[in-house]
Amino acid sequence: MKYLHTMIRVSDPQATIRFFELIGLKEVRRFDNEGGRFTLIFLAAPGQEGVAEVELTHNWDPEDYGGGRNFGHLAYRVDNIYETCQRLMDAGVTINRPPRDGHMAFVKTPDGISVELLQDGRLDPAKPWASMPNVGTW
Ligand SMILES: C[C@@H](O)C(=O)SC[C@H](NC(=O)CC[C@H](N)C(=O)O)C(=O)NCC(=O)O
Ligand code: NI
Repeated sequence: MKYLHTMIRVSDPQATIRFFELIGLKEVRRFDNEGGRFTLIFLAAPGQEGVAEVELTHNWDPEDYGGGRNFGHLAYRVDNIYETCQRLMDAGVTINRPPRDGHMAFVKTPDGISVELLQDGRLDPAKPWASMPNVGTW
């Protein structure tokens, strides 16, 4: 048995792809289904293609994707959580839980799906991150 992917329904596929690209994922493949009026887009971190993917389902006819409290989050390990959060902030993404502890942060996709970012080990939040002048303002 092998884990393949997690599927999330998205209202704006391009915005969602851009969000995941900011974290480091890339589009792997996509399928249009004319009869079903939907598109499936598979994304993965480099080297994780076919191993741990996220499947974006875009239904061409608008739907309300509210609720879904039973779904928690997707989690990714990143090389530098401060640099990742700064890149997301610079692109206008809200950091819902800033990485004050140098270890964990939470952001949301354009449809509000929660994404956890984890830093391998812990970065010292007191260390001056040259690439993140406003790290201390969170
Ligand atoms: C390709 C494989 O990984 C799939 O997940 S296809 C599953 C299939 N998806 C759809 O029909 C997409 C459109 C549909 N309107 C939807 O929003 O799901 C499917 O069976 N989906 C049902 C489900 O509960 O996932
Ligand atoms: Ni699927």
